[in-house]
Amino acid sequence: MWRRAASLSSSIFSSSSRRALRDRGAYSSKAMEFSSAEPFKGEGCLSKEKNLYITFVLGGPGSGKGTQCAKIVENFGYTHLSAGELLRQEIASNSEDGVMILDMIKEGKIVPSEVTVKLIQKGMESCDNGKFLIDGFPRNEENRTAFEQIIGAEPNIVLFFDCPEEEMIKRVLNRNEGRVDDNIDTIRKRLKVFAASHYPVIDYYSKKGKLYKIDAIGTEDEIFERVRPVFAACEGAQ
Ligand SMILES: Nc1ncnc2c1ncn2[C@@H]1O[C@H](COP(=O)(O)OP(=O)(O)OP(=O)(O)O)[C@@H](O)[C@H]1O
Ligand SMILES: Nc1ccn([C@H]2C[C@H](O)[C@@H](COP(=O)(O)O)O2)c(=O)n1
Ligand SMILES: [Mg+2]
Repeated sequence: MWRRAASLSSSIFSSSSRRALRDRGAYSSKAMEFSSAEPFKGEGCLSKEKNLYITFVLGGPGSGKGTQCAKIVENFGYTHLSAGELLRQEIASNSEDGVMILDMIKEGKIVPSEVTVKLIQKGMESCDNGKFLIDGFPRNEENRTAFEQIIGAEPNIVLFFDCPEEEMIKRVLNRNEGRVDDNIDTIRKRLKVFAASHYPVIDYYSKKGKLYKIDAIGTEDEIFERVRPVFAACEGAQ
């Protein structure tokens, strides 16, 4: 189990980095205050006393989370843990929870938080790199509080890819990866669940000054140029 950060009061961003980001409009005015993001020491990967930097990556289905995470990994060396992908691997491994998870995913519902957080925990513990992108999580307040309770940590920063529904539907229907939930009926259910549950999470991190809202319309490269300064500022400050 990880210890909580002893202190979350000092910013990992220098004031010049903050100014640069603000000037480039990488985040909304509501989310403009920078947060504290001091790394904390873990236990597990923890016994190695490593610093952890946790980024939650939020956005609706098809908003481009996975696509942008791949670019962040490539450019900044983070470890990508997609909650949805961990759940799909659990289905594929025929585990005890596999059938329940498959039923919930087909219905566009959120899997009980304890199941998802335990998978994320396993992913974090099996990794030498302490810089994590946790994609598609937390989907709701229950997810958020379960992570805090089980992992004993908070994210340093939170990215939110803001994308209109019609664009998300178009992208998901064109994705063609054979996912059981990439059909119009399930997409509509996922969008409903997203609309009903994401706002409290976004609002929570916005109030804590941890939220970076990214306009998710444009080419993949254009969007990455909005994401890049957030991570470049982190790197500069480490
Ligand atoms: N900026 C973009 N413009 C057009 N298509 C995009 C863009 N970004 C990603 N895509 C495509 O849209 C589809 C959905 O993207 P991606 O899988 O990254 O979304 P996601 O947010 O991870 O979705 P989910 O929550 O369903 O996993 C993919 O086929 C991807 O190639
Ligand atoms: N925190 C999460 C993340 C994902 N799921 C389930 C429900 C989603 O529709 C599905 C696919 O996730 P995606 O790959 O789109 O991020 O996985 C969940 O229950 N809880
Ligand atoms: Mg994805």
